[in-house]
Amino acid sequence: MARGLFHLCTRKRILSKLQALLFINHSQFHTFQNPVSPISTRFSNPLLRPRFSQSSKLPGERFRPTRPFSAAGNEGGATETPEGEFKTDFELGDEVINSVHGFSEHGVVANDESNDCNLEIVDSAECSSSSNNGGGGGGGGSDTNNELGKKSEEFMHVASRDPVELYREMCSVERGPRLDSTEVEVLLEVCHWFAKSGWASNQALAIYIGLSFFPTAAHKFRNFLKKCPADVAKYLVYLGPSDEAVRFLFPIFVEFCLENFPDEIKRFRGMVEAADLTKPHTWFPFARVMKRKIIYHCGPTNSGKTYNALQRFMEAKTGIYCSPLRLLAMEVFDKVNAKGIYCSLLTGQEKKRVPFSNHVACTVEMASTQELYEVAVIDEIQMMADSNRGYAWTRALLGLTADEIHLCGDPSVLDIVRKICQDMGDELCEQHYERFKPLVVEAKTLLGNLENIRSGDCVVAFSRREIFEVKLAIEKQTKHRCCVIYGALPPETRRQQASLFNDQSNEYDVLVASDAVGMGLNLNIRRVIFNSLTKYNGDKMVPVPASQVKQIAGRAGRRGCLYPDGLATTLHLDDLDYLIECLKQPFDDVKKVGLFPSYEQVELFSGQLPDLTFTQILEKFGENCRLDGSYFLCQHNHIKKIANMLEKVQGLSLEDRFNFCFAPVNVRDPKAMYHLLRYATSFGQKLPVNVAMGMPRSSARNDAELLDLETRHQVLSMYLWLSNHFDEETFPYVKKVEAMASCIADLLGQSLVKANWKPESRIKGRPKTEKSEGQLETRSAVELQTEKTEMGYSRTRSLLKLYEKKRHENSLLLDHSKKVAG
Ligand SMILES: Nc1ncnc2c1ncn2[C@@H]1O[C@H](COP(=O)(O)OP(=O)(O)OP(=O)(O)O)[C@@H](O)[C@H]1O
Repeated sequence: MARGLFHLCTRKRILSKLQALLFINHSQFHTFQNPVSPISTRFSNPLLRPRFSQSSKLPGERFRPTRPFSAAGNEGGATETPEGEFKTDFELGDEVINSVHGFSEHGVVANDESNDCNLEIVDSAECSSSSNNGGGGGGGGSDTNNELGKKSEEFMHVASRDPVELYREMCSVERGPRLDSTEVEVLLEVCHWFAKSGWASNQALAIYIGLSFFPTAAHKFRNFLKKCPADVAKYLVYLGPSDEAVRFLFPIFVEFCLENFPDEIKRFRGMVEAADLTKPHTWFPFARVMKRKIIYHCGPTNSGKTYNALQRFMEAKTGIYCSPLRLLAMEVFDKVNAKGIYCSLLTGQEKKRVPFSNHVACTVEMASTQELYEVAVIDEIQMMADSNRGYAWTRALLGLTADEIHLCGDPSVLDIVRKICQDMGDELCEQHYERFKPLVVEAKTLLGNLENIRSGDCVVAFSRREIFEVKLAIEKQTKHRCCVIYGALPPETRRQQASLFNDQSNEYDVLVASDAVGMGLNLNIRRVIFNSLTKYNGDKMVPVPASQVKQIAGRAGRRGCLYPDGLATTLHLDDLDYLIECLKQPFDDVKKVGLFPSYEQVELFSGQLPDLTFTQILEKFGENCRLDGSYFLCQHNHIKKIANMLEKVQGLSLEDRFNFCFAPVNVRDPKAMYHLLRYATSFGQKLPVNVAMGMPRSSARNDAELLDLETRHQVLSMYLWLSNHFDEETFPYVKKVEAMASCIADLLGQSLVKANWKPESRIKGRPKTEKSEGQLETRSAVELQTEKTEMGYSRTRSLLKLYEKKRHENSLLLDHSKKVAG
């Protein structure tokens, strides 16, 4: 036996072959998006459990040779695999279960046309001795351990055989083994077990047998096994449907697949390699050959991070400022030019080239990784972790070709930036900041009474509807007039509202805003008041994340503005504890940042799947892409929705489709989607793309008209974006569209100044939708969870009650009487 083990361990040929096939490649599969749980020796089938659990205690078991695949070191035995995880071994589902049906329960090979009948039924009496052990892994209750030990030794010669030789031998066998009905039944179960094994399907990835092809391969392998030599069959019966059996069969399965499925393997290999998003730092060779210095300006809001980074930007001979918003890019563009430094503006919608400029303020998606700069600034670097747009920050960090790169943001991504800098071989300097003045929580709140609003207050609400209700209520109850800022407004209108609010000489001294206020605008806010602290996430009402609460509250009291001491509070007392909790919470420690493939990567991938539509390609890419542990694939549902809509449009190349899918459109707004479809159709027909949209004559007189203006502006903005991403000749009306967009932005501004109407639903008869920084609001869902307040408008409540309960349970005693430093 010892000789046998020694023999096994020294079979370098097998080991090296398997290593080459499996382990080297296998390491690449660890981070598949939907990893299959490792093999486990737990049995989920309660009928099998008692029968085979004994076998795992056999004295002979410890002598069973371990196949090179088995341990992979990390298998760790079943005991470490939680029951819940194990279920994923069965993810292959019915397809597998149905596919394994060739062996008959009665020992007769089922009528499977694809296979010869190679199994024979023998008289069960003839085999009674073997059937006693059969299917039980030697379990049969009356066996002694000694007998079982002997049995396992009896099979050593099979267990320790070279799988390659064994496979060859199996190929040459003409007749299947003689088995009795019980043995056939057990063998069937073994095949079934193999086909269901998550471990085997996961390991098979290493030889480029995809998860979707594995059941077919396992099915064919099952048929192949019918011709296995008698001793192999007996050994499998002895092992029963167990992980040992899977590990024994797997190397034979590898040989079988390599010989029988070369085309499938080649195709899947090509697909996997094309969807390889591991090591993204290697995508930017120009940046890699530079010795870049990364400076992380790390701190909370209003601590001077951007100010210091911009100082370096302006001092440099050439520079690029990458902004999270068009609005902020415009602010920097204005500020820098005002200081006499020529700076251009580049966003998806506008290109303002200032003659002789060596500086550019752009949105982060537009940042060039080809141009050389002395200084680059990437603002709000924590947005790398954003589930939708994170890839743009990651790309900028990895790919900008600048000697010095200044990152401004909170500490949440500091650790991961350290790791990425190490991977990139760049030097990282950290500069830590504190808020100029601490943010103070006003503990008495507004006690639900909007009459307590003061000049310089900013009321934050998380839906368009709430914003207008609050505005209406404030203007009705008090002498204050309100400006409004929310995501669906064009940047020009938001800036106009911000200056109206900042200007002390008018009566507009209160701001009502959505989370859009959290970034980019310099505002004279004395106190931030949260109207509520829950928001709709597209599915249900959820508490506003602490990081967002911090960011928004931090807008109060900025250095150099009228109110340097910032205050934050809530409208209602019952929200206060949550606010304090959020402000006290340390910043998250982000573990992964976003990635998305470039067009070239998608194109390469699509080459492997020539018959698929673009939507299917995107889906397949998502399923098969590989990422390493520091990255996630950004959400792309909105991209898929557009791809789906454009599926039938003729005349679009893959690249056209890819570009159209990134157009800024609210996918829930049918009007906007209709225009996108129209633009794409004209483009596909090589016709000049027409705006085909009339201009409203006056500002809005009610909310429906205001919504209409917002949509029109979004459609025009989409036209401008497309004109910048496609051939300008196909979008010949840019000048006209710019003029229309600017006119609508003005009309929106005028409308907001006099807006004193109740908000309406965006889509009649359907849930109300509203675009607020990427989030969409559904009226019905909100209304389900709102209640009328004494002020006559609705606010979300139910979750807050939950929080009250939670707080009570946690005995979180907070002193409401004193102000708490945030
Ligand atoms: N050294 C300074 N001298 C004069 N003003 C400064 C200085 N540092 C910062 N400020 C001003 O303080 C305000 C906040 O600074 P800054 O925008 O740089 O903060 P931040 O930490 O980047 O905050 P946020 O993340 O909210 O943008 C700005 O109006 C800025 O002009």
